[in-house]
Amino acid sequence: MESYGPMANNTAQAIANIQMVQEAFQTLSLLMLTNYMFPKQAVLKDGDEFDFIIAGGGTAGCVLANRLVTANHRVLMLEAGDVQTPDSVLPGTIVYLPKTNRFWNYLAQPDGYTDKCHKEPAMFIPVGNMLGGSSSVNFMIASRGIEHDYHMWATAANDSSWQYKNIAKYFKKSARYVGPISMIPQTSNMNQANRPYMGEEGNIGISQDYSANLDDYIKSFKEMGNKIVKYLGGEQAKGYARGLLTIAEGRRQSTASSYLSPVKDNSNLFVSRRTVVNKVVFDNRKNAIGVRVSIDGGKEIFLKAKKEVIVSAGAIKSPQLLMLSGIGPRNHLKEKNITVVSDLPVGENFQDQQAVTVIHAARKIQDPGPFNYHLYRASFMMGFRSLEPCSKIPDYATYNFVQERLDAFLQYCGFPYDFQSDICDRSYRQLLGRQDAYTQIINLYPKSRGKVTLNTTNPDDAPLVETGYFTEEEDMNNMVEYVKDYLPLVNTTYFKKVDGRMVDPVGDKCSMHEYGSDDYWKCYVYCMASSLWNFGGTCAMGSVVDSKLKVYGVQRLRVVDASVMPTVVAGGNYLATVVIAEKASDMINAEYRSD
Ligand SMILES: Cc1cc2nc3c(=O)[nH]c(=O)nc-3n(C[C@H](O)[C@H](O)[C@H](O)COP(=O)(O)OP(=O)(O)OC[C@H]3O[C@@H](n4cnc5c(N)ncnc54)[C@H](O)[C@@H]3O)c2cc1C
Repeated sequence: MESYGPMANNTAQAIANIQMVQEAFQTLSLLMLTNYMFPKQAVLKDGDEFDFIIAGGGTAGCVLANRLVTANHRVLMLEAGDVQTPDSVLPGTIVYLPKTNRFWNYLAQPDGYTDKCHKEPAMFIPVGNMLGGSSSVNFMIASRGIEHDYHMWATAANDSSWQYKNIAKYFKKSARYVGPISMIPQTSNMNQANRPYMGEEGNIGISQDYSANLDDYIKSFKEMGNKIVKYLGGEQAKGYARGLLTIAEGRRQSTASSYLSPVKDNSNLFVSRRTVVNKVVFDNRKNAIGVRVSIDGGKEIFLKAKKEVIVSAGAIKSPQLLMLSGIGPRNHLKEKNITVVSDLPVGENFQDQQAVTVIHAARKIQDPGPFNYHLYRASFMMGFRSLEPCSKIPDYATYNFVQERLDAFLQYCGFPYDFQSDICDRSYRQLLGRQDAYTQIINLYPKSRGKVTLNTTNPDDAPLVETGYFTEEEDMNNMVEYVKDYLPLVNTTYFKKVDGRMVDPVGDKCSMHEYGSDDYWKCYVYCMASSLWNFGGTCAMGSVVDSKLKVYGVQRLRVVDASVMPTVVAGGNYLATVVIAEKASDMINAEYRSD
């Protein structure tokens, strides 16, 4: 069985099929099937007062809401989007979510190279727009970063409480291992004794991919000199492991379902959806005393926070909200006629990790079986590797997916990754009749930085995002070395057994360079690089907030989300953002006793 849904054998058809399914899901969402999982809509009026106001009901916001409400504070959480939709709950539907109202669908500023092989002139910047935020739409790869990442945070924040050894307890508290991902044909090597280090009771269920078709594939990486490990992350900084996914019982584990749902009936929790926070309001002593919000795109009201305002609008929208409130670089705010409350480098230090796609065509290992929306769409494993074998810190990661269904390949290639149709169609033709081993090679520690600035002073207008990708030449040179380091994979026993061959997606886009030369790979990297959507750094600890996440130069205002990461972490920001919110909740609950 080669396809699910209507057949597609080119990118245009695959995208048309996606749009058809999106329309069906859009209609389904009118039935409000998931509303029962979440708190009922709060009725707000001008001047209402709460202990804490959380601006943004995303990944971090839902964790904070749970922990502060459980400590008996009166909490209001304001979210621009609506409830988590049914299509976002099912792991198999991720490909249908982008470019719908489930996302803030931003385009970065043109960078001079994205238009070479992508449809848009600039990088697609998607961010979740519903309860759970990006945790409701992300790719569900469960990674916690490595010790080194938290050492860098502790150094930037000048506070050892951010060292990995001091925050590992929050990973345990937030995640629970549920075993092998259910409903897939599993390997004989499946071994429960290999369970990764996680708690038993944490809110977010995490499963591991034991697909049989990874059994031999993973051995290729051993042949390449890597250690095969049970899991990656924390003190386990290098090697290859079967993928961990934030999926349990066939459902996505967003913070909306795992943190917000359990407290939905608490009488001290108030949640207002379809509510945009326009501005944080300060008194004349620079205390944050509340927020101005627009409810349902209409009336603006003022809501008071007795204790604190917490901004959790994510790495793109938190800096926008702070700047609209007078917190940001003085010159930029003056340009926009905004009164400066605190002159801080808000929006600078924007980070993401670039991922370069490499595709191999291999003989099929197993029949994929019927498509199931409760499943992830590919078998998945990942690795952290350094060019210098003795180095304790990896240079690059690979996400390795195996897809037997070429329909799925066309959909991913042409839709979320946004590659031009000729790239996807050319690859598809080389993959026909075979399985697709799709790899993303990820520069874990890029030096390039971008920035988020205001376009206008209207909170509804998108901010400007300059990704800065490859502005540091070293990042391009390193990426070329990482790709070259990965290529000998085709010489491994497994790849020979399955007649694995590298697909040429770029064709004559790079044919002016000698195949295999550094210039050729540089051209390839520019063509096949995408965003990993792992945004962070725009309200970083040590420059915008202190180590308790309090904004410098004002009182009673914190930022709690991925924007406070001084540097983004290896493998994905989701669980690290949850840990930031868990630690922030502990700090807040220790500071304020509930009445
Ligand atoms: C498509 C995609 C795939 C990803 N895949 C992975 C992955 O597989 N593994 C991984 O570890 N990480 C992944 N990430 C990254 C990770 O999910 C995010 O970094 C993390 O969830 C961000 O959490 P946050 O709390 O900072 O922001 P978000 O979760 O984005 O929350 C911000 C919330 O604030 C709301 N908001 C914004 N502005 C306002 C306003 N003015 N008023 C009211 N509400 C507002 C938004 O609607 C949103 O709900 C992915 C991200 C994306 C976008």
